[in-house]
Amino acid sequence: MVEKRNPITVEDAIKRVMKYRKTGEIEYIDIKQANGRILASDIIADHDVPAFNRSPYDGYAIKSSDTSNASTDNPVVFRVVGHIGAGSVFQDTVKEKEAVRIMTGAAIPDGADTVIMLEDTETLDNDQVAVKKQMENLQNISLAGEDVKKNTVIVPKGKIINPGIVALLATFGYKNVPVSKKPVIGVIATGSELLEVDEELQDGKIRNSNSYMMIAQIERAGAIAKYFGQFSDQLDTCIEQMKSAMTEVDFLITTGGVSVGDFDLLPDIYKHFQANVLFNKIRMRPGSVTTVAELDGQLLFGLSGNPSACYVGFELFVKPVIDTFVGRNQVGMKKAKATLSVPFTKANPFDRFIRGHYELTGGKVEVSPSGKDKSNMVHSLAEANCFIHLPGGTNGYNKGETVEICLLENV
Ligand SMILES: Nc1nc2c(c(=O)[nH]1)N[C@H]1C(S)=C(S)[C@@H](COP(=O)(O)OP(=O)(O)OC[C@H]3O[C@@H](n4cnc5c(N)ncnc54)[C@H](O)[C@@H]3O)O[C@H]1N2
Ligand code: MOO
Ligand SMILES: [Mg+2]
Repeated sequence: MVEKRNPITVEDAIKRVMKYRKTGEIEYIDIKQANGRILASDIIADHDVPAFNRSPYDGYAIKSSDTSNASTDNPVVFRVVGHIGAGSVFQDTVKEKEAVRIMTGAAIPDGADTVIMLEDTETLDNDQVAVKKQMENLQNISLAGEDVKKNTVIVPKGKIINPGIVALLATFGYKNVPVSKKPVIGVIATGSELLEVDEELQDGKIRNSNSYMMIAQIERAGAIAKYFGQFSDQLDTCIEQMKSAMTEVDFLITTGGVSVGDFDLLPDIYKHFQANVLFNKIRMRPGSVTTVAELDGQLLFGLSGNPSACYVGFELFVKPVIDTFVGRNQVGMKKAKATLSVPFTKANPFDRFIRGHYELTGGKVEVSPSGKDKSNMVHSLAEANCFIHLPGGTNGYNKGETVEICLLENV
């Protein structure tokens, strides 16, 4: 007799999985490899930026008080006592009616409190310069700390490192950047019908697309995929292969073989391992037969063989575990609201996660299905950038209704 399964809600399923979440360790990587990784420690400013008062212009550093009567009709003449470019420091102190020719980025010499732009001066003979404009104290000075104040947290841990954060890391001398280690996630495809990607089609067989899809999902989520290949539907062989795979990874995903078919071996494999099956039926479509088990604290994800169900199962249940492992601030898919551009009038007792495509049109977020919605179909995945989440237990949804979408590409 076919076993009766007890469906649980999606929220409950996620909670059960998250009970076995793990947190990864910190590793230090070269700054050139840091883009896209998750920052593992707060970055605290150990100095002001800029670290010294500096000139934002090419001009002359002078005392503003010397210009109090300056005008076009009454130019004030200064003696040029120095000449510095960015990186050089004027070793003396600027005195009354003295000017230091200074370039953008150079430190303001002691005694000076303003920089007059070259365009507002006239160079005279004998190292003299005429100023025809009044200047104020601190005018045209980039003050120390005006960008970043010493001791502030400039980037909190958990942020995804982007090029702007890389600039900050470099500013503060992080040649090696503390990031969270990526988990290693094993991928195994099951099913005797599967051909490898480079094999010719044969009667009754299909190419294994789920493994490559999941490797891409794993990488998009910021983890490392380890592919163990395709396993046949031979129980003994599968058990041995899974046992060995588990020792090499943080989490293991299998695809296929979780339903009630004669060759669906995962339930028997979990039984053989005496694994703790957290659930084997969820009140959702697609992926209702998604199964997750735990063995000695290690999560074994039994995703469905149907491509779209496998895809959805990964984003709902594996991604939050990766997010937690790498210490990302956003755990699980980011949610947003969107206007449905097509109706879904069929009532469904289960939550639906429809592959969708959202677009920003005229300041509004509009979402429509990205293709046909059956769980055994693969085409609609290509254009999907979100799931349209339709909670179950309603009479359907009308065009124009506001719905929740779960974003796929915003990791
Ligand atoms: N009597 C019942 N039959 C089914 C039920 C059920 O509750 N009672 N559930 C259906 C649902 S829902 C789903 S989803 C599937 C789940 O199937 P399995 O996880 O057991 O997966 P398989 O039987 O191995 O394969 C299903 C389907 O997917 C194709 N497949 C498998 N692996 C891959 C791969 N790596 N790449 C591409 N496609 C793959 C496979 O050829 C099958 O067509 O069960 C329903 N049945
Ligand atoms: O779980 Mo299945 O994907 O609903 O068809
Ligand atoms: Mg099956």
